[in-house]
Amino acid sequence: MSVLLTAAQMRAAEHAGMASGAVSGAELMERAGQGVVAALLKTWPNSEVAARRAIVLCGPGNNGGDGFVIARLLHQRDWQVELFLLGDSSRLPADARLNHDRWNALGKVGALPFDAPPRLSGGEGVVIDALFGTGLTRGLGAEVAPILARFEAAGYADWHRVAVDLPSGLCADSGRVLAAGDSPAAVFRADLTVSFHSAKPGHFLAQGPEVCGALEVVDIGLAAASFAEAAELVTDPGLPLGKRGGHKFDHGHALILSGGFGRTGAARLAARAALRIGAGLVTLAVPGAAQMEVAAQITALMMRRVETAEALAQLLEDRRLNAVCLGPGLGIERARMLVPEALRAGRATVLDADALSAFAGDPEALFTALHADCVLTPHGGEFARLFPDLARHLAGPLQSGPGFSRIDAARAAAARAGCTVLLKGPDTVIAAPDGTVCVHAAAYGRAAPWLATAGAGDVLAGLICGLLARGAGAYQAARAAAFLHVEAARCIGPGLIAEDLPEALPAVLRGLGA
Ligand SMILES: NC(=O)C1=CN([C@@H]2O[C@H](COP(=O)(O)OP(=O)(O)OC[C@H]3O[C@@H](n4cnc5c(N)ncnc54)[C@H](OP(=O)(O)O)[C@@H]3O)[C@@H](O)[C@H]2O)[C@@H](O)CC1
Ligand SMILES: [K+]
Repeated sequence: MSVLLTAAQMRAAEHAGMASGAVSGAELMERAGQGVVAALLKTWPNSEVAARRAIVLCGPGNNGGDGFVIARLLHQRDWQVELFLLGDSSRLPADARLNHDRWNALGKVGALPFDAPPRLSGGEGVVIDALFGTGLTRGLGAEVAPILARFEAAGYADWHRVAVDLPSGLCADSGRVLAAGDSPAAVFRADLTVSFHSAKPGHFLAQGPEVCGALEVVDIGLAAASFAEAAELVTDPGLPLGKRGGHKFDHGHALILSGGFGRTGAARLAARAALRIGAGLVTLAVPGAAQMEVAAQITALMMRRVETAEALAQLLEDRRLNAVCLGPGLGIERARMLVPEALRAGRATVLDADALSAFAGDPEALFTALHADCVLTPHGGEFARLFPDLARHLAGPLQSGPGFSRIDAARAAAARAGCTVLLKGPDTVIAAPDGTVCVHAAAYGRAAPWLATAGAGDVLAGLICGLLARGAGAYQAARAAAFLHVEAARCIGPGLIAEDLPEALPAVLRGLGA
C-alpha cells in the first residue's frame, strides 16, 4: 500500500531513521542527491551525452543541501555546473553546510538573487530547483519569485526543469501554491519532480500534478514507518471483484431512483454501471410519467413505479433491495421528498447530485438523517453547498503552510456527516468518519482528461451502488469505484462519453483478473 506523507510525517520518518542509528542525515542527503541525478539521467539520457550543463538553485535549508550534493555529483560526471545559494552559508543546517563545503572545494557558490542572469554557454541545459521542499512555510515573496521568473524567459525554453522533492512554492500537504501577501502566487514549474521515500499529498492534490511535471519517488533507505493518520494513495481496487458462482440474488439488488420524463438518462447510466459492476439485479424507480421513456430504453434492468415517499417506503419493504442510489437526474423536489424516506429505510445508500443540492439550505437536516452505510459523492460545488465553511478554507489564496487540503476537508466532512464522503475531482479524496482517508488521483500515468464529460459522475454513483449491493462497505465501495471509473476511462481514451464507461468494465475487470 502506498501512503502519502505530510511534511510533518516525513520529518518524523527521517528522525525515526536517524534515532535508530540505521542512517545519518548526511547519508539521507547523499542518497537524495543520487536519486535526483539518477532520475534526471533516466528521463533525459541525451543530456548526459550532449548538454552536460546545469544551473543549481539552492535554498537556506536541507532542500538546498540536496542541491549541493546534486551539483557535486554532476560535476563528477564532467557537467558544467553553476550553483547559486539563497541566504548565508554560515546559517545552513549541519548536513547542508557539510555539502556546501564539499561543493565549495570544487566550484563557486554564487549569490541569490543574482545580479546577472546565469547563462551557461550555448544550447539547452537543466535547471535544478533546490530552493524549498517540505520546509516551505510561506509564499515566495519579492526576493524569490523573480529568480524563478527569470527561467520562464525565452532563452530557457529548451531547458529541462527538475524540482528537488517539491517545486518551490508548492505546499507539500495541500498541493496549493502558497501566496505571499497580495503578490501573485509564484511556483517553479517543473518537468520532473524527484521526491524521497514517499510521495507527499501535494504531489497529487490541487495544483500539484500540474506543476510537478512527471513524478519520481526514490528510495533513500528509510524504513517504512506506519502513520495511522496518513492518507493512502489508491493504486488498485482494494476489493475482490470476481464472482464465485451463486444465484443472482446472492449478488444484491440495487435500486436507482430516477427523475421525471426527459430526465431519466442520468439514472439509467447509474443503473447500467451498477449492473456492469456485478449487482445481481438492478431496478429503476421511476415516476409514472417517465415509465414509457425508461421502458423503451432498458432490457436487463427492471423498473418499478415510484411517485411518492410512501411508494418508496412500500417498495423498500422488500429487504432484497439492499442498496439505493439517489441523485442523478432526480430533480430537487423529488430529492427532498425521497431522500429522507430512503435514509429511514437504513439501506446502504449513495447520495449524489440533486440528492445533495436539495439540502443546500439545511445541511444539518441531512447529517441527522445519514447513517454509516451512506456515501456522499459531492463535486466541489455540491461540497460547498453542504460544507460551506470547509469549502471556504480550500478557496482563496493560501498564506501559510502547511495548508488546509482536500484531505483535511473530506476528513472533516465525513466526521460531520457521519458517513463516507467522496470529494470528486481529478484528485478525488475519499474519507470515512473514523478518519481513514485515501486519495485517488487521475494524474501522471493515470491521467484521464476525457472523464470531464456529462454523465461521468452518474456512472460513478452507479458503480458505488452496485458495489454496495454486492456487499462492500461504504468506504471500500467508494474507493474501488473511483479506481474502476478511471480505469474504464483510460480503457476508452480520447472520444470517451459517459455511455462508454459501463461498457468498458468487462475489459477493465478482465485486466484485473476478476
Ligand atoms: N526529511 C527527510 O527525510 C529528508 C529531507 N531532505 C530534504 O530536506 C528538505 C526539507 O528540509 P528543511 O526542513 O530544512 O526545509 P526546506 O524546504 O529546505 O526549507 C527550509 C528553509 O526555508 C526557509 N523558508 C521557508 N519558506 C520560505 C520562503 N517562502 N521564503 C524564504 N525562506 C523560506 C525556512 O526559513 P524559516 O521558515 O525557518 O524562517 C528554512 O530556512 C526536503 O524537502 C528534502 O529536500 C533530504 O535531504 C533527504 C532526507
Ligand atoms: K525544490
